[in-house]
Amino acid sequence: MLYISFGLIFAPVVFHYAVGLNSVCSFRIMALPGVKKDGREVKIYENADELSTDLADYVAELSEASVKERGVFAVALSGGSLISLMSKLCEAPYSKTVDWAKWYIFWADERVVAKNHADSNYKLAKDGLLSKVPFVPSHVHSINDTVSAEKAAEDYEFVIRQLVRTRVISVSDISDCPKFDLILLGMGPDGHVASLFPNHPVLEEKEEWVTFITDSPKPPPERITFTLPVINSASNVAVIVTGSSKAETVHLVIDDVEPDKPSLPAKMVQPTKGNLVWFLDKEAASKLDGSKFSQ
Ligand SMILES: O=C1O[C@H](COP(=O)(O)O)[C@@H](O)[C@H](O)[C@H]1O
Repeated sequence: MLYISFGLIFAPVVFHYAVGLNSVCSFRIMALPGVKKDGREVKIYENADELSTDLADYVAELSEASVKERGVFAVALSGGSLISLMSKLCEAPYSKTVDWAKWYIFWADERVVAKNHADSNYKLAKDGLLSKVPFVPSHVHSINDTVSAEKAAEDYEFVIRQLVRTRVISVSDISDCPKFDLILLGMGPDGHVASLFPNHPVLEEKEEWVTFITDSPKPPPERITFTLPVINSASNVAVIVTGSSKAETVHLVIDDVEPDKPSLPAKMVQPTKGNLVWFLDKEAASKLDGSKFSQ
């Protein structure tokens, strides 16, 4: 099996670097990105399949740790390419070893369409994930799809507030925000995460946990989304990005190009106390500074 993976942990004083190669690997790492100051981890895989395998492992490990510590695992999904990249979680050994009954599922963003609509993030997850392993139906918290975007956001925040009250979702010790055990994000080529789009006023939202937009530049226009304070209060945030169409944006975000320019939403994902891991395939990572692959 062709395999290359390297993990880079960026921290003010610690620089950890590991390379895993097997005998038939055909890629070489020519240089390394420099030390960063924000404590994030960047993992780069030879292809989406390798990424998917490690992502399943990462999620399963967090689930086990959270269930052990809190008795539950509160995880927020996104839509888009993420769900197919999570498919290995529904296969052996995880299908049998993960304690699915302890999972509480939420969406970091949702399109305000019917649950059976092709654009629904819920439908995507139901078809690709929820229908394949034994989740408890009452633990799956999707939006109210029969009301306006504004009301759907309000209702969703209310549901989350109830679950924070009963500690199904933890609470941040530095803000009153919910502290999800894991928030899984994708990133669009424009740098959007969840339904937080570049230059949109909701990037400034500090009070609401869940907000809405009716002018999404990517269809459909009406969406609800977690706000940045909620994303940045999570215990763990993973941003999963594949494909060359996102390489330039990955470079702008991870290499912190033009730090003075208005931030891309993905760049604003900086958990205050939690862990941030970027999962990239080599196409998405191809424009990172100092990270070059050759055949
Ligand atoms: O519209 C959305 O797009 C992003 C990115 O999707 P991807 O297919 O490019 O990975 C996704 O994370 C978000 O949940 C979704 O609503």
